[in-house]
This record gives sequence, C-alpha cells and structure tokens, in this order.
Amino acid sequence: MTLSTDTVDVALAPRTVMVELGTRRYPIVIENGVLARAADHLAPLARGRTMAIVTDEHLGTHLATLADGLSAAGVATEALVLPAGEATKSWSTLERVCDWLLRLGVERGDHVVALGGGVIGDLVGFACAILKRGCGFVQIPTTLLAQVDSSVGGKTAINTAAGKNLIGAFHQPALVLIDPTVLDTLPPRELRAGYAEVVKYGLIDDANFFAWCEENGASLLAGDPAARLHAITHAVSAKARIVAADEHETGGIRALLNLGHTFGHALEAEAGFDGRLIHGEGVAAGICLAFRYSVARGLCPVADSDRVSAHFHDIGLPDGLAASGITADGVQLVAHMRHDKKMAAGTLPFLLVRGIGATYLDRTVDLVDIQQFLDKEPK
Ligand SMILES: NC(=O)c1ccc[n+]([C@@H]2O[C@H](COP(=O)([O-])OP(=O)(O)OC[C@H]3O[C@@H](n4cnc5c(N)ncnc54)[C@H](O)[C@@H]3O)[C@@H](O)[C@H]2O)c1
Ligand SMILES: O=C(O)C(=O)C[C@@H](O)[C@H](O)[C@H](O)COP(=O)(O)O
Ligand SMILES: [Zn+2]
Repeated sequence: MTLSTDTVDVALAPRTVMVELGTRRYPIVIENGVLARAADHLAPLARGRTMAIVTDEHLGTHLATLADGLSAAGVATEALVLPAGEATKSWSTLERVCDWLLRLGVERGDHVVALGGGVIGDLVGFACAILKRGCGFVQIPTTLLAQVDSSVGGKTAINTAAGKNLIGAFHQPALVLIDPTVLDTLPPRELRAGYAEVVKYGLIDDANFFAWCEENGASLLAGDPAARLHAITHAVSAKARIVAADEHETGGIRALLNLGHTFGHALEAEAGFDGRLIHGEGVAAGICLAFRYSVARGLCPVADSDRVSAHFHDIGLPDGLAASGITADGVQLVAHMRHDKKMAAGTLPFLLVRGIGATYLDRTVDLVDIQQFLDKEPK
C-alpha cells in the first residue's frame, strides 16, 4: 500500500459544529472558500425553487460569488440589497423585506438566505420568523462578529426608538455557512468590533481562551488564517453549547452571552444607532465597565479588570466610557437600561464577574448604584 504524500493542514481544515436542538438541530459549516461552493449545501434546501437572498450594499462581490455558484448548480436566485448599517434593523426595513418576500411568493418550506453581518442576519431572521408565521432561513455571515456570534442561536430582532433589539423572536436558522475568507474585505474597524465578541467567550467561562486571545488577537486581526479559523471554531462551539443548554434564555446560562451588553446597549441607544459606536465597540466598553463595577463591589481582583481593559486598549477597542466617545451621565444611561429585556419585576439581573472566566448573573444590583458608579467613571 502506498501512502499519499499530500498533507492536510489541520489548522485550515474544514469543520462542522452542530447546534443540538433536537428536531431543529443544525450544522455550522466553517470552511475557507465555502461561499463559492454554497450550492452543495443550499441546492437541497432550494428544492428546485428560486432562492431569495437578502444582503447589504457593501457585499456586491460576495453576492456575485454566491449567486454565480448557485446558478452554475441550476439554482435561480433573486436578491434584495439593503442599505448597510445599524439603522437598517428598523420597522420600515422589516416591512420592506417582508413585502419583497411576499411578492416573490416565498413559502413556509422555502429557505431565505441572509448574506451579511449581524444587521442583515437579525433583520432577515426576524422577517422569516413572522413571514407566514415562520419560514426557513440560512445564515451566511460575512463579518467576524456574525461568524463568531450573531449567526448562531436564533436571536433575531430589530431596534426601535425605545432601544436595542426590543422587537424580535427566537427563530433558528436551518444552516450556517461560514467562509472566513470573506473577512479579507471587511474594514479594520468592523473586524476589531467583532473581536470584542470573540474575547467575550474567554471572559465568560474560559480563562485559557482569554490567554489565547492575548497571545493571538493581533495576528487574528492581521488576517492570520489559522488564528481566524481557531477563534471562529472555538467561539461557535461555545455558543452552540450554551444555546443547546438554554435556547430561550430562561435558565440563566444563555444570559452569560450578554456580558457587557447592558452597558453596551445603553451606549448604543444613547448614540441613536448612528454609527458613532458600533455594537462590538459598545460591547468592549461595556465589558470593561462590568469588570470595573465588579471591582468596585469587591467581587473581582483589580488585576483581572486591568488585564481586560489593557487587552481591549492594545487592540484599539474602547475600554470604557471615555473611550466610547459617548457623552452621557449615569441617569441617561440607566434610563436606557430600564428597557433591557432581562428586567424582571422592576430589577435588572446584571452580568458581573468574579474574575477572568468567571461571569455570573447577579440579581442584587441596584440601578441607583450603577448610576452612581457611571457618574464616577472618567468621561
Ligand atoms: N443575534 C445575535 O445573537 C447577535 C449577536 C451579536 C450581535 N448581534 C447584532 O449584530 C449587529 C452587528 O453586526 P455586525 O457587527 O456584523 O454589523 P453589520 O451587519 O452592520 O456589518 C458591519 C459593516 O460591515 C459591512 N460588511 C459586512 N461584511 C462585509 C465584508 N465581508 N466585506 C466588506 N464589508 C462587509 C456591512 O455592510 C456593514 O457596513 C448588531 O445589530 C447586534 O445587535 C446579534
Ligand atoms: O445570543 C445571545 O444570547 C447573545 O446575547 C449574543 C449577544 O452578543 C447579542 O448582541 C444579542 O443580540 C444580545 O441580545 P439581547 O437580547 O440582549 O438584545
Ligand atoms: Zn453582542
């Protein structure tokens, strides 16, 4: 017997992670170049019908790659191209997407493709949750943030004047196709913002992964393919595990994914979703605030908090209120927090930390205390 001399670079090999949700279980396929080969996965879902693709205006090249591959495999497509940016997660764009899908005659058994970042994924996922009381959809995430977080787990939503993600539904995709090479065209600011959600997984319950981030974060952001694949696989594996354990955020486990988000969402809402502070930047600032508040409460060693802030700062992400660029006082930010979906009988369960890799849900936080803490933070 002769052995092949071909070597497979294990660090770059394709891999699949399953989200174990019983009859609604689905695969996350992570593979360099899979966008061009998406028909292998999508043709069976198309069932000989036209596939609807919703994307945004910055994704023309990737839309062409996807549509050309599908066309070569005999799958016809129609595309809706939306404006880019957080403001697209709105009532008016939701109406536009639903009307377009209805005009196309999309059926419950069809699968709509969301090709884009978290904005497209959240919006299209929500449209598919309510279209004819629910049709299928596939996530093809094109930002680092969407590849490590938003494309997995079925949280779908739009924003309203009252705040972030306040109208939405849990609606799981049938498939997630992740092609890390599409990140080559992502602007550096967006790549960095997505990296905040990567670091989050280490801070929640995995101190070794945070150490990996400290060691490898810079090369990941510089485009190192092995680091990129490792971070994506690690993050979606963690998210798949958490979602399978607590799909609807009722068991206190999925809420851990909200680390930094109560502060971050308040900052985003204060900015009016105008692009001054994008989601991942708000999350970075919010995580640093959650660590500092935990230090102020005597829960977390100051050295851990300083280490987290230093890492975000070194990467070029905001490490608190001053660096977020949003000028707001404690009263204004706490007013936004009162809309948080975790509010229960007038109190807000908060994600606090006992250290790096030791996040927990604290039900004893007084929002007046948060307000006073924020007022003392450097502006
Ligand atoms: N559902 C969830 O579990 C979840 C998790 C995290 C975040 N989110 C949501 O995700 C949203 C943020 O997502 P995001 O950071 O991906 O932002 P985004 O969708 O706005 O994309 C960021 C920008 O990058 C552009 N872009 C996307 N892919 C590109 C590519 N490959 N090349 C060039 N440009 C590209 C987009 O056009 C946009 O301008 C927020 O609304 C947040 O609330 C949801
Ligand atoms: O999937 C989850 O659960 C998360 O909380 C992931 C977060 O990164 C994400 O920003 C999510 O959209 C926040 O949800 P929300 O319910 O707090 O608005
Ligand atoms: Zn987030």
